[in-house]
Amino acid sequence: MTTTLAAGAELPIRSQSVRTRRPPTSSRPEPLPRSESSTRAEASRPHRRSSQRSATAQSPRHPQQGDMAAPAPSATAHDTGAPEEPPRDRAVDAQGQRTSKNRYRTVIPAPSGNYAFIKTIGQGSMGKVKLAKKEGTNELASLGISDAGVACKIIERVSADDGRQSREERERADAAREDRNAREAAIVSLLNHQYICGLQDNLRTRWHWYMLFEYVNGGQMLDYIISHGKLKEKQARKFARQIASAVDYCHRNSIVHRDLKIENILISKTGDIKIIDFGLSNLFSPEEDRKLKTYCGSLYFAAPELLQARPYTGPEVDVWSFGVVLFVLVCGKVPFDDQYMPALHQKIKKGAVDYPNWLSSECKHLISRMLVTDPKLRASMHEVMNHPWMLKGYNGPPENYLPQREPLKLPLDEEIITHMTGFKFGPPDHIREELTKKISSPKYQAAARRLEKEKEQPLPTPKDAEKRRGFGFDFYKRRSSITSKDTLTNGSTDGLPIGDDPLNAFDPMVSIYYLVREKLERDRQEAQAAQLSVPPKVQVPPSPQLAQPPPVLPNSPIARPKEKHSLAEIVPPQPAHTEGGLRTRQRARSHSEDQVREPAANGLLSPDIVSPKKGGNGPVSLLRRLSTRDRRKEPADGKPSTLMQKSVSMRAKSLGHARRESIQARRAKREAEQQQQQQQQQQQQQQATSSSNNNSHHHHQEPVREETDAELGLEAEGGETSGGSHERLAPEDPDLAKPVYLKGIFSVSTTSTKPLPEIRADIKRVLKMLGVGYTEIKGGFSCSHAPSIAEEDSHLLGGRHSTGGGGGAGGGGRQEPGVPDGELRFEIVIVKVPIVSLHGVQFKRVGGNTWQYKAMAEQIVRELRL
Ligand SMILES: Nc1ncnc2c1ncn2[C@@H]1O[C@H](COP(=O)(O)OP(=O)(O)OP(=O)(O)O)[C@@H](O)[C@H]1O
Repeated sequence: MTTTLAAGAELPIRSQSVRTRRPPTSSRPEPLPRSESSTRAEASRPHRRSSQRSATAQSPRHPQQGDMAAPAPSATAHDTGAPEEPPRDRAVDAQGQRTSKNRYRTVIPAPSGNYAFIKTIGQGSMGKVKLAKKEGTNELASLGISDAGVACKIIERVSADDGRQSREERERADAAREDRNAREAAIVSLLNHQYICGLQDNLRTRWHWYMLFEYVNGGQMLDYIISHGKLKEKQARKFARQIASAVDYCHRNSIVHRDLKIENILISKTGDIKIIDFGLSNLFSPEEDRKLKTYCGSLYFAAPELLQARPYTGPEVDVWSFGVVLFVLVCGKVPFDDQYMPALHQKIKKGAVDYPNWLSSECKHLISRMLVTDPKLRASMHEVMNHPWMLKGYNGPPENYLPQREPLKLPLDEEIITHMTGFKFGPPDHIREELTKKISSPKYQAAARRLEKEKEQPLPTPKDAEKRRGFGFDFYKRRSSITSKDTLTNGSTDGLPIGDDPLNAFDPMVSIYYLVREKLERDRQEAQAAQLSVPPKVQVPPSPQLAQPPPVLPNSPIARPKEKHSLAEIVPPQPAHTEGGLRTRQRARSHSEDQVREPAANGLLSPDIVSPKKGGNGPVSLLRRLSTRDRRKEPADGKPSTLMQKSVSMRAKSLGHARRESIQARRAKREAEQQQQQQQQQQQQQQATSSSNNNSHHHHQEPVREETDAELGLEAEGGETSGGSHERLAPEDPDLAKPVYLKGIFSVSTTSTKPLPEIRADIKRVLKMLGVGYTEIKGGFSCSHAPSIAEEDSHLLGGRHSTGGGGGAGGGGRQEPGVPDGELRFEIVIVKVPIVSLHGVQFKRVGGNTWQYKAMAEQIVRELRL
């Protein structure tokens, strides 16, 4: 069996957050510079996330100087107002202080219905993420979705008194965390983008935030890289274009993510990316005196200016992190690495990157433009999106899906203004006054007039534009001749300086006004659609980039336009499903429209300068990975489904397993259909039962009591040793012999023609050999591993970076709530590849250090020698 993992010498990558987790000791390297308001006490606090996430660690009434005001508890939160009584486990003392671990609910009464927890699917530094399903509805089943639901992020609002902080410190940290949570909820509830994980509901109780996100069920990008090692550039391009699309959308809405890293990129069932974790995001302003000053994010992905504690506008730090992500995608390792943190700091500040020689010069050039240490000289998102590497095989730059907008006019809409209160912009009167000033300002008016004029001018044809710009335009030469001012000011907008474009990132308050207006419009459409019981109408204006408007699933409550090269087009037909929750979105202003714009003042390459091959091959299906062992035989223009069948069958043949594919294909299809039917039936039955059981017990208006999982006998808080409440099986259970049938994206690290029992036995042997504890679950193994002290001391696991904190799933050496120090939790799932008799092994991290997990998964794969 062949494995596509990168060479062991290059791995593992370790991740590390800028924020501290453990008190610094003399043997530990210096902590990162903090913002002026971050106190030393905070830097040495043991509660990593509460302090790390709170580089703004101040009372919510005193937002950090220079940072955008954090919002008050989000207006979008469904605040139960209850319960004031402490949870049943008496985790709170008489003064209302937490004395032990908080317990959380198992059923969430969200405005759209009750959600019941199914299992733990993730463990961030903020808390657990659980898969939850809506009770009393079979709407998912009716769409043929057997495993969809929501991902519920559970965040504690009150930290426990572990004796390491004074009460004042704890209260301050809690207040700062509250601000961040409220801001995260407010921001993600407004964003509406197909590559950003959307928030569906949001509930705040006395003790917890419960954020119900759309469930992204294709795994983590990290797992994908573990499975495949470095990606082919074509595949990386597809992901990079999607990341660019999402990041550009955020920037144009005055939002900077600030925690872009490989762990925060998930893959949906259709093989598209979804960016998660806006917990560190903030609004940014183009104004010099309103620069951001909070230094946050994961160290490996952090821009040098953050390490130097220099104020920044916002988009430029995302561009750097994106550059690191792109490097990881194409190289399978981080560009800057060192076990000794000060040395790592130096490497980042120096920005010297060793590019492997297999990388194309275009890719190298793009990354080198993103990893420029001087933020003023660093590529803007506009440059990134229009870089030849990004365009290769596509008709234009990535679509950013920004809705069509017009410059704002007075009078302002009062309803919108009242919905903007969650951002601490002040009371509605103040917002109205401020917005009126901004819109009436000569700057805004001039920008609006300029836009109006542009619209009136006849649009140049691509040929005209080409002529005007000179046919022999040298992108690379041009890039290096950009002045610092151009690059800085050109930020993320279409060649217009940030703050000069009335539609994009002109001002945070203006951006939020647009976003709220668009959200209200979506809500109205949904309400109308619900009333009429018809799917909400989606406007899809023609876009040169989309050969055809994407199909709108008749039953799907969501319909977002897709990039032309979506994996969805080439994976085997999947049941209709909803990735994005119950939203609709209006068609965005297309980047493709930019193709016919005037050349930007700075001469940035416009889409029409590059004339990519029409109908060029987009990134191929992940399934094609199976055929990479013999790519030469791939048909150049192979249609996806046949390609998949061919490539898989080639492998089967080469392994001496040539079969009669057609018979097998029919049999596999029949099996899949039967299994799907069974699953649907089962789910409908379950839902019907739970509905009748629960409808009488849980009602939206019922006061929220924080019952515990333990109370309900589901799982011990913090004591899970596996990936949640997976069905555990007796050794003789016949289900052990049943692999999980392949669904959607195929992130198979290894495939094998070995029979399933043999693979299972092999896995058990390797787990035992490596001292990994496991429980057999349906379709695989739920594993846990606590490294020995020697392992931790060896720094192999990033322990030496711990003063740098965590900040992100998998910050080296960081501790996550509910996971004993250093403990890893992950699942190994054996999947069955349809069409031919191959099995694949997939890994999924549930909790613990990301890079430790990566190293472990790679070791297991190596030892398995499938
Ligand atoms: N919508 C989702 N669908 C599926 N899994 C998810 C989803 N959101 C989060 N997860 C899982 O939970 C993990 C933690 O989520 P998230 O990053 O939002 O939490 P966090 O506490 O902010 O983490 P971090 O420490 O990385 O900042 C993710 O790495 C992912 O595995």
